[in-house]
Amino acid sequence: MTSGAPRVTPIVSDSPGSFAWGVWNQRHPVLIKQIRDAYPYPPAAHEALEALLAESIAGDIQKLPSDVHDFAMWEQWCDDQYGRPWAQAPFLWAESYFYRRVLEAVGYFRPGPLRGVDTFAPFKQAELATPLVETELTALDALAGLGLSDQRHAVLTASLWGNRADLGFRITAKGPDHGAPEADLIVDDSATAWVILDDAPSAVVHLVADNAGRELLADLVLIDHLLTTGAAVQVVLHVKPQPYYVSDANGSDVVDVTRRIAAAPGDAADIGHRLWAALTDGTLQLRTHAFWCAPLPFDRMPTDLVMELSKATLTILKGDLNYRKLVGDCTWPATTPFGELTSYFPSPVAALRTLKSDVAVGIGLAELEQLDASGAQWRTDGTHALIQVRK
Ligand SMILES: O=P(O)(O)OC[C@@]1(O)O[C@H](CO)[C@@H](O)[C@@H]1O
Repeated sequence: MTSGAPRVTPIVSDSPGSFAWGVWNQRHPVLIKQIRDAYPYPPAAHEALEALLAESIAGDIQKLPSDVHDFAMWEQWCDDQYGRPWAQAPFLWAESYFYRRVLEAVGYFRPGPLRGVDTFAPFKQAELATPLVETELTALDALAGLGLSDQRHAVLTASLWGNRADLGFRITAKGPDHGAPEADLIVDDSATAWVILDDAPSAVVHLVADNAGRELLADLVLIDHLLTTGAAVQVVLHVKPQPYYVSDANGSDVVDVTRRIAAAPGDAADIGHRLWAALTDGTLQLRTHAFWCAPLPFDRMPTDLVMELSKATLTILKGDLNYRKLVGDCTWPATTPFGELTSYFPSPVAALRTLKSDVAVGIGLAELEQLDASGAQWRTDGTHALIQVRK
């Protein structure tokens, strides 16, 4: 290596007090308790969850049982991590594997009455039932009265800040989970995103979803806006194939949230019914892929997904984890150009992300110095956000 160049390494979790360390040592003990309380699991599941927690905090990474349906896939994805201490494995790899092991502990894929029952559904359902959802749905009545550029701003920023409502993050987050006065958009490339869409005669947008509940609600409103204004002729919505990172959206969440929007009074009902019709006629297509739960960055996307996304006029990636997978979960200097790190991505790409982990790139030096001097935990506390676009 040439002298003087900063050494960029994958983020790991072995440094007490670091954000990643806190996820294992502070967030996960609470999460495991919440999972144990969420369903009347049999004793073996409780024991397996506690054993997983202990292993992941102080032990070495054990393999999945060899009879699981995705064993071979994990052999391909394992990147030589089995047998290493969890804390020394890349944070990105270890967290995804942890969620797969949670599903194993509760028997999600095993024959039995709770087979296929979403481990995190009670949390997602509770969030959809909060009064905030009512308020957000009522606020949609004001949308139609706005001019196009104000509508665009409203739907895009709602989708962006909806990402604060992630339920894994809320376990240890201190601030409010909705529009906060201290909220700050560090980079706003949204104009570029609209130019990409306006310049395309028949734009097809792919949106890679993050969380269910209020974030997905805002994403669906954005999708309806794209379709009704003609900014896109088709939207493809990608969701996770299985429970993941607590509140990540899967197919049934899309149905639940669309129903919730359609059941609301006022303009929300029209949006909900339009979304339902779009899902039915294929204007809005719902897709999933095993790779969305892989412990790998997107530059290792399989060919079929590359082919699919290469047809997109624009791919919108939602949330913190998709951002980590997009740019690589590494100790990049925050001034590293976003376009440089995402040049491999098969289509123009827009990342809409509130900052909830250490990775940040594409930030101007002056802005960065100001943020660092503020003394705030701006990289991890969810108060700041990025809209970054690469044409
Ligand atoms: O992708 P999301 O839902 O925006 O965020 C996922 C997240 O809560 O999980 C990780 C820690 O567990 C962090 O990267 C991030 O805060």
